Amino acid sequence: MRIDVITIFPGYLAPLREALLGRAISAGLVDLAVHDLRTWTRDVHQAVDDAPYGGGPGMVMRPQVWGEALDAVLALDERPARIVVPTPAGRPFTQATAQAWSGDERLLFTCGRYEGIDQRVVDDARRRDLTVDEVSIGDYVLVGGEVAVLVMVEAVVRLLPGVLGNPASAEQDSFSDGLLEGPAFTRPEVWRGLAVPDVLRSGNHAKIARWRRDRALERTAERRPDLLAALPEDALDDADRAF
Ligand SMILES: COC(=O)c1ccnc(N)c1
Repeated sequence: MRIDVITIFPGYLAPLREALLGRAISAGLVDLAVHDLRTWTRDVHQAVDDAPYGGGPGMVMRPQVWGEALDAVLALDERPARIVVPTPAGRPFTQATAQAWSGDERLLFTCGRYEGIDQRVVDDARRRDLTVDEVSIGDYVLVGGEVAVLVMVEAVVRLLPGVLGNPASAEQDSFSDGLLEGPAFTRPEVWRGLAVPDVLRSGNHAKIARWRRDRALERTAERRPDLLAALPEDALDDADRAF
C-alpha cells in the first residue's frame, strides 16, 4: 500500500515512522510519502488560507494551492488513490472503514487546518471521478487533520497482511465481531490481592470461549448498547441470548 499525506506540518506525521508502522515501512509493506502543502504556493508569503466568503471566524484553505498539490501528488503514482479528507463534518471512521481501506492500493490524506479546505477542491476531484471520502474520527473538533491521519493510518496499516505478528489479534479485535473486547489478564495469578478469573486458568477452551463472549456481551451492553442493537439478527446464538 502507498500512503501519501499532504500537510503544512510534515513533522506531525513523524510518529508514522516509529515502531510497528515503521517496521511495516521498512518491510516494504507500506510506502509512505509526506508532502508539504507550501511546496505548491506561488506567493512570497506561501499563503495557504484566506478569509471565508460570507464572513465568520477563522480562515479557509485556498483551492488553488490544494488543487495543484493534489494533482501533483496523484501524478506521482499510477495506482488509483482513495483521497481521504479528515473533517469533523465527515462520515464516521470505524473499524469497518479501516477494514475496507486495508484492501486499497493507495490512500492520499489531505490535512486541512483552520476552518477546512475550500469545498470546491473536493467537488473538483469528485467530478473527475476520483474517490473522495470525507471522514470524522469522532464527535469533537481538532486543530488540524494530522492527528486524525495518525489514527486512521494506524487502524488501517495494522490490518495489512504481515504487519501484526499474530494475524489472529486483528480478527479478535474489539468491533471485529461487532462487540467490545472483554477484560484481559496476564501473570501473576494474584496481584495486590486480585486474582485472575479461575476459568482462564482452567484449560477448558470451550468454557474460556464462553466466558470471554459473555464478558464481551456484558461490556458492550453496558458501554455501547448501540452496537448491540446494530448487530445482525443471526449474530447472537441461543447461548448469547441466554446471557
Ligand atoms: C481539522 O480536522 C478535525 O478537526 C477533525 C478531523 C477528523 N475527525 C474529527 N473528529 C475532527
